[in-house]
Amino acid sequence: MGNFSRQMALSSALLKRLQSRRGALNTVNSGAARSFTTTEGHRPTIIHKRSLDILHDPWFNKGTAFSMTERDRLDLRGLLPPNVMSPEQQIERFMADLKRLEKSARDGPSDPYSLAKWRILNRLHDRNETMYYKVLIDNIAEYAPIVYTPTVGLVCQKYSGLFRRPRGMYFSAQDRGEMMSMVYNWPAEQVDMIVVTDGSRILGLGDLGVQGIGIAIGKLDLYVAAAGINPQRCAFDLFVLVLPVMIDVGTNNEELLKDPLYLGLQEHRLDGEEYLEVIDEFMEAVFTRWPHVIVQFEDFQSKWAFNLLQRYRKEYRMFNDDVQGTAGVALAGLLGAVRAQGRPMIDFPKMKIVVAGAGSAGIGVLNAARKTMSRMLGDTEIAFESARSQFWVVDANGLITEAREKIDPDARSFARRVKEIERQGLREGASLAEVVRQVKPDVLLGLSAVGGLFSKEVLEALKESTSTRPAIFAMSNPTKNAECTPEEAFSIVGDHIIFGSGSPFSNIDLGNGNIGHCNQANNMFLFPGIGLGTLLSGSKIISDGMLQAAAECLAEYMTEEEVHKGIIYPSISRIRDITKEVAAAVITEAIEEDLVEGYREMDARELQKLNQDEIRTYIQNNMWNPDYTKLVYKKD
Ligand SMILES: NC(=O)c1ccc[n+]([C@@H]2O[C@H](COP(=O)([O-])OP(=O)(O)OC[C@H]3O[C@@H](n4cnc5c(N)ncnc54)[C@H](O)[C@@H]3O)[C@@H](O)[C@H]2O)c1
Ligand SMILES: O=C(O)C[C@H](O)C(=O)O
Ligand SMILES: [Mg+2]
Repeated sequence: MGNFSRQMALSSALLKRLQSRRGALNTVNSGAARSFTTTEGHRPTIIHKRSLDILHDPWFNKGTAFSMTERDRLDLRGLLPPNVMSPEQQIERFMADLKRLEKSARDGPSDPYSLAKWRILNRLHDRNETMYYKVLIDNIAEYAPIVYTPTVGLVCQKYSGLFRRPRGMYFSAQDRGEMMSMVYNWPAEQVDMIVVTDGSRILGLGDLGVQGIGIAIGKLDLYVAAAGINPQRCAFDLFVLVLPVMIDVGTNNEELLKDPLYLGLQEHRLDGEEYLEVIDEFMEAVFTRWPHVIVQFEDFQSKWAFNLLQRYRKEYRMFNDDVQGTAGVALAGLLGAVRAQGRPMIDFPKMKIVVAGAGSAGIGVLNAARKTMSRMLGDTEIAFESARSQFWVVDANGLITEAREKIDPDARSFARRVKEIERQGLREGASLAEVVRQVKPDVLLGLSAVGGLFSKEVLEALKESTSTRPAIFAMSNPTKNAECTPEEAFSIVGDHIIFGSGSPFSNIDLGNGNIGHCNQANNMFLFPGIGLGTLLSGSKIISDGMLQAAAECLAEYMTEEEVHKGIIYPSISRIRDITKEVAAAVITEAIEEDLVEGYREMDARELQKLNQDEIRTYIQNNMWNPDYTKLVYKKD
C-alpha cells in the first residue's frame, strides 16, 4: 500500500467484511490506480477497481447514484446516463417499473410477455454473454423481435424504468470538453463497431431522449448475431468490441422533461452550431482512440441525419442506417416486386411509385431508387431527369409539388411539376388516397411513422393499380406504426399483392392452401453486412458503390421460385447467410474501387488477390461463434 492509502486506513470491521466476501483485497486488480469514494457521514472506502469493473461489482456499484465527483475519480464518466439520482429516486424508479409490470401483466395481452422475455434475455446478457448470443443466434426468428424491432421500441419507451446495468457509453451536453478523455473510460483498446443515436427519432416513436440507447444496443445485438462481429475478446483484459453510444443533447419530449425519474438531461435539445460542436467532439474523440472503428448513425431526426452524413462521410468510416441501409433494403424490395410480376429487373424504370413519408428514410429510398433507374436508362442527365417522373411523394401536408411554399431541401428534387400533375387530375397537397386513385401505382411505400395511414380508402384505391401484382410496403416501425397490416392489405387489395413491413407480421392464410407472404422489409438485412464488409476490407470510407453492391446482392439473393411466390426478402433465420453474402459484395466493390486497406493479418495486397470463394472463406473465418473459450490462470 502507498502512503496515501495507509492514511485512509480501513476500519477493521469493513476490512473483515470485504475480505470474507471477496477474498484478500490486496489481490484484486493490484495494478489498478487507487481511488476512494466518499459516502456522507462515513469514512471513504478504498477500492482497487475502476470503470466497468466497479459497475459490474454488486458490492460497490451504486448505479445512477454515483455522484459526478465519484464518476470523475473512478473513471465512470460516460458509463452511466447523465442524470444523477438519489438513492430514494433509484428505489422509486425500480418500484414504479415493478408495479407497471404487475399491472400490465393483468391488463395487456402480448406486450408484458415480450417485455418479460426481454428482461430475462437481458439478465442472461449481464451474466453470461457467450450463452446469451448462443441463445439469440440459435433462436433468431423467435428472439430478434424481442431484442430488436418491435419490442426494442417498447424497451426504449420504458428505459428509465428498465435500466439496471449500463451497457454502452453516454456522452452528454454537459461533457463538452471532456469527451477526449472520457473515451478512455471504455475498457477496450480496440472497438470495431459503434452504433450511436441522439434519441431524437426512435423508430416511429419520436423523441425518447437518453432512453434511445436501447436502439443502439438492439442494433449491435444484430451485429453480433448476424454479422458475427466479436462482442469481446479476451487477451490480457476483456475487450468489448461493440459499443452502443447515446449522445444526450437534451430532449424536446415534454413528458420526459417533467418526469423526475427520467435518466437523461432535463433540458431542451441543443440546436444549430452548439449541437454540431457536440457531435464533432464525439467523432473526434472516438476516431482518435479507435482510428479503425466504424460508426453507424441511428435514429437521428431527419434534420440532422442528412446533415451529419454529408459532414462526416468523406472523412470518417461511418454511415447512416436509416438513410442508406433503408434505401438499399427498399431498393431490393422494389426490384423484387418487378421480378414478382414476371418482368426482368431492367423494367424497373417503368414502375410508378407512390411514397408516403419524406423524412430521412423516405428521401433515402427515393434517391437510391431514382439513381438506380437512371443507371438502367443509360446514366445520363436526361435519364436522371426522366426517372424523377416515376415518383409521387406525399408527406404530412399531402402531395409535394413545386407549388409548395416551403419545400424541405432534401425533398425538392421530388416535387412534382404543377402542370404535369394537373394533367393527372392532382394538385399540391392532394391526399394520399387521391394520389393513389389517380396514379394507379405499381408500388405504395410507407415510411411515414403513421400507423394505419394506408386506410381502407387508400387500399381500395390501390385495387385499380395498373400492375399485375401491386406491391405494398408498410415499412414504419414498430408494429403499431405500420401503415397497414397484412390482413388489411391482402383482404382489401387482393391475394395477388406483394407485401412487406418494417416490423414482423405472420403470414396470412388465404385459404385453399395459399399463403399471403409477409416479408420483413427491414434494414437489418443490410446494415450488418455493410458493417462487416467495411470492417474486413479496411476501407476508410463507405462509398456509394459499396452500398449499391450491398443492395444489389440482397435483390439477387432470392430465387425466381421464391419471388414468384411473393417472397422477396429472406426469412430472418437466414440472416447470417445473407449478411455474409452482403459483406462479400461490399468487400468486392471496395477492392474494385481501390479502397481496401486490409484487416489484422490480411493486408490490402493479399485481399486484392482473393477470388470470390476466398473472400467468402475469409469472411467466414472472421465471424465469431458463441462458443466458450478455454480459460487458464496465469501468474503475473
Ligand atoms: N423498415 C425499415 O427498415 C425502416 C428504416 C428506417 C425507418 N423506418 C421507419 O420509417 C418511419 C419514418 O422514419 P423517418 O426517419 O423518415 O422519420 P421522419 O420523421 O423523418 O419522417 C416522417 C415523414 O412522414 C411524413 N408524414 C407524417 N404524417 C404523414 C401523413 N399523414 N401522410 C404522409 N406522410 C406523413 C412526414 O411529413 C415526414 O416527411 C419510422 O417509423 C421508422 O421506424 C423503417
Ligand atoms: O430499427 C429498425 O427496426 C429499422 C429502422 O432502423 C427504424 O428506424 O425503424
Ligand atoms: Mg433506425
